[in-house]
Amino acid sequence: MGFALFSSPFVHPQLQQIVAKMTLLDTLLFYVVHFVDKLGLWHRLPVLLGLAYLGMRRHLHQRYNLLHVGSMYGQKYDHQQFCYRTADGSCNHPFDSLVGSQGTFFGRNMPPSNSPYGVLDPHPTVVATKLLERKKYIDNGKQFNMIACSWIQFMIHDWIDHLEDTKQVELTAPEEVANGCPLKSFKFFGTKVVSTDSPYLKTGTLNTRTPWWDGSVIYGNNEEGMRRVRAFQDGKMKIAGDGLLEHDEKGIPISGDVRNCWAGFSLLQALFVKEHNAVCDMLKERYPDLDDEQLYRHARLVTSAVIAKIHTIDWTVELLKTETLLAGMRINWYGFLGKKFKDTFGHICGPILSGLVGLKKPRDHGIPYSLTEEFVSVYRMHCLLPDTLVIRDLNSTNSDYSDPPIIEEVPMEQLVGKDGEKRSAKLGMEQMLVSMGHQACGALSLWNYPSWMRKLIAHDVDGDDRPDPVDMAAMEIYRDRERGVARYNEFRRNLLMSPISKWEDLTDDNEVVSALEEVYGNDVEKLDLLVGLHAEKKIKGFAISETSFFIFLLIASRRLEADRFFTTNYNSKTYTEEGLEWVNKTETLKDVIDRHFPDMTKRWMRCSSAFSVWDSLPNPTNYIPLYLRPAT
Ligand code: HEM
Repeated sequence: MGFALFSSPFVHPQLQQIVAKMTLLDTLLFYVVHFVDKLGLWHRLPVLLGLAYLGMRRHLHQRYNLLHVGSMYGQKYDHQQFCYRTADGSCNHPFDSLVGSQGTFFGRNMPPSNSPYGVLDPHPTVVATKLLERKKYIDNGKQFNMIACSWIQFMIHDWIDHLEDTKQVELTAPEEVANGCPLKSFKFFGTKVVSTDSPYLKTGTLNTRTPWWDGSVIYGNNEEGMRRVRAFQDGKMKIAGDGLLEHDEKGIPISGDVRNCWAGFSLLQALFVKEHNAVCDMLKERYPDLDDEQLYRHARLVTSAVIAKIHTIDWTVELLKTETLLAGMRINWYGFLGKKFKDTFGHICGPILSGLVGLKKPRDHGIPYSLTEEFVSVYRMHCLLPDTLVIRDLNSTNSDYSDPPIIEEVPMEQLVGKDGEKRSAKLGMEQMLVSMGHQACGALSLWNYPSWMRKLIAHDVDGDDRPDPVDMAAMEIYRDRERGVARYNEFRRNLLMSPISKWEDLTDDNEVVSALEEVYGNDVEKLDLLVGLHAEKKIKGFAISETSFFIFLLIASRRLEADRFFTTNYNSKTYTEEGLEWVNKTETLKDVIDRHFPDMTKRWMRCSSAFSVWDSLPNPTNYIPLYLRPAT
């Protein structure tokens, strides 16, 4: 039912169409949110008001930005029998065994684009050359380091990857940019489009990874993958003598996901295999009767929860460094009443007061869980990758913990795939971690897309090199268009945000405005999503755009609240008493590093989080209670 009463020139016509479908309460909430947006105010509000705004926005997105793709065909199953994370992600949804399993459809946050522009308009290589390719490396300052960059790839490889078609697409650079393109022409597999059997969205694309937060990046996405990585003794997983991953006869790492790996990414895989094995040791000591299978299952649950928790209250807090988001992310895990209250009384007060983790039942807001096409698009963050990795000398006698001497800079191309594995084996885990900790990663802005990725040898699913290189920057533009992801302005309207009407609404930078005009003329509707996200003025403290953030706001909560193992089964019966305690006492990545390298952070890290540049100052003590603070 619509409330035409509220339609007004104050709201863009496409937004009015969405509002027309809202209930009265949601219409009112929308107008509050929209009014605050018009004033550009929410991130400047004191913490409590900022949280109220985000709560209203998240509610609206849960109602109007979740679209199911495909039908549900799974079976009912016995929850008691499947009290563990299965190899392929099946048997997690309360009554459909297949939801969230490997090979299911990507969902959507909005309908496929109704844009009139073709997939080559403007040509992806023109966009890549004139707007994306790095001119001079721009870094993220002290906020985010190379561990943070590797971490998000580690998460992406837990959650999403599109199934490819067998048919190839060829992109040939038009003459106007051909000389500036490392590849004048290149081929790649199109995205596989599959019929959905649903009258609403007739086709969709498939996720080859399990979308749950189940650690599949180390455990694999199916039975075969899981068997490859397990040692089948005391629940443990395979790990080499030097603490890094084992490799097969071709030199490809043995891990849950090995596609497009690089040294920093496989380092995190190895660190969390160590974590898994340490959980197994602890469980075996406390519960000597558990067999290999039981130890493995409990340790997987615990390690996946540790990863999810670090992402929620450590990585994201550094990515969105404001007091409001610090409070918001902690509320997602512990609830408004905080850790002490939850530790003492348990989860007794519902999602807001006691957090999403430990809810009595999973919540999917009527739409079965999946990750979405739009979520993939906002995570296109290859600009985080630098040109070289700066290696530090940990043995130098005059080394100062705040700035260990640099011994070499290794080009990133040499750290990808098998070559990268050899390189990191020579350096070792400790030197890699400390070096990555001390290096800022790239900023998500225009003209910062790594040039070396414009002639990248990508990998097959099994980690083997493909024969021919691809231009990743151009391919990413093509991918969003090919998958029907809305362009920037349509995307914003669908997310209940105000669209831009001129380039100056997007950026204050005149050079950017001229470049946008050169590529898109005056047509702001044509602007590609990836370009818009990178050009957008950032909120103070945010390493990503506000537009991306609103997708995160919805999906970050959904990954926790829709999962049986973070809700109904987040209990000592499923995790064991000691397993839950392990998750509870681990708050940050620093805690995990300290467990496996007791002296490392003491000696080399000054800052508060392992995701900020390690020589930066720790967060200052703030005596004002968190909820009473101003926004930043
Ligand atoms: C050296 C490191 C990396 C390499 C070599 C690499 C390479 C690739 C390649 C070849 C693809 C497939 C492109 C396609 O066929 O469409 C891809 C997809 C993607 N990458 Fe990376 N990547 C790296 C790091 C990262 C990082 C740091 C992020 C940060 C979030 C990231 C996010 C993504 C996303 C979101 C996709 C799309 C997945 C999909 O289409 O389902 N990658 N990457």
